[in-house]
Amino acid sequence: MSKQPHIAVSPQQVAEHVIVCGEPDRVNRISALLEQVELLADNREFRLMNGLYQGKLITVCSTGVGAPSAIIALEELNLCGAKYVVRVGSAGALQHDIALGELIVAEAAVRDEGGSKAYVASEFPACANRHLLFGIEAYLVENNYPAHVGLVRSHDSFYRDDEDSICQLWSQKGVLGADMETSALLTVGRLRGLKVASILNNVVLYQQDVQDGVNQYVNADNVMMQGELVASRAALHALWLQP
Ligand SMILES: O=P(O)(O)O[C@H]1O[C@H](CO)[C@@H](O)[C@H]1O
Ligand SMILES: O=c1cc[nH]c(=O)[nH]1
Repeated sequence: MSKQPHIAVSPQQVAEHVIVCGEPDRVNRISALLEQVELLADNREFRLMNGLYQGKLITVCSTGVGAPSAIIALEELNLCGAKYVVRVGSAGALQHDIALGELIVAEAAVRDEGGSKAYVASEFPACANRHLLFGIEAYLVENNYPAHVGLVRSHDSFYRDDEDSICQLWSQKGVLGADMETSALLTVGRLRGLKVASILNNVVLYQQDVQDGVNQYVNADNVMMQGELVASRAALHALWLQP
């Protein structure tokens, strides 16, 4: 099979074990934890690198912002032979007790984005793979990093006029945080037979201005960079445990 049109790699280049993230530069930071790193492609929002983690080949791929481009990446990674996919993302908290740089592990996600609904009605659940979840939690417990484990919500815009009331609603239902890709990856991944999980680094306090939060993260605020590093290590460990 020839090169995929968006991720710009061919099947022989992609590992069965994959980390995805929104931001292309995060691919470089995650790949810094790998050995023998190779840049595979850098096309649109999709940057892909390969490297070894304790001897296991890992592909790291950025997916851009939002469900549509994340789904394109996931579909093309699947066509290239990916089997296990962990998202290392960022999120905004929906609970007051989640500090900046603390991690949210998604057991399941509210499907408030349009991408996955193009595949299947929203009654279909968006659940993480339990083996990957086990691996993520095992790493965090062993290394003494407390995390918030539960529900997240994925959405298509945080600039809506009714954003505050939407966040309040899901917060009251116990949802921990919001991102834009987790539910699409869990849903489409499940439909395609992929094993998928998502671990999110909190970059916006609940009821903080989203622009301020994301800007601080972009400006490499230490606490949030530490959260990203721990999330990356937990994802690598979970992938490494899989066959
Ligand atoms: O940091 P990433 O992985 O891109 O995740 C979050 O950040 C972006 C919004 O700022 C969205 O993609 C959202 O899901
Ligand atoms: O509040 C936030 C921050 C990052 N990403 C989101 O989707 N929401």
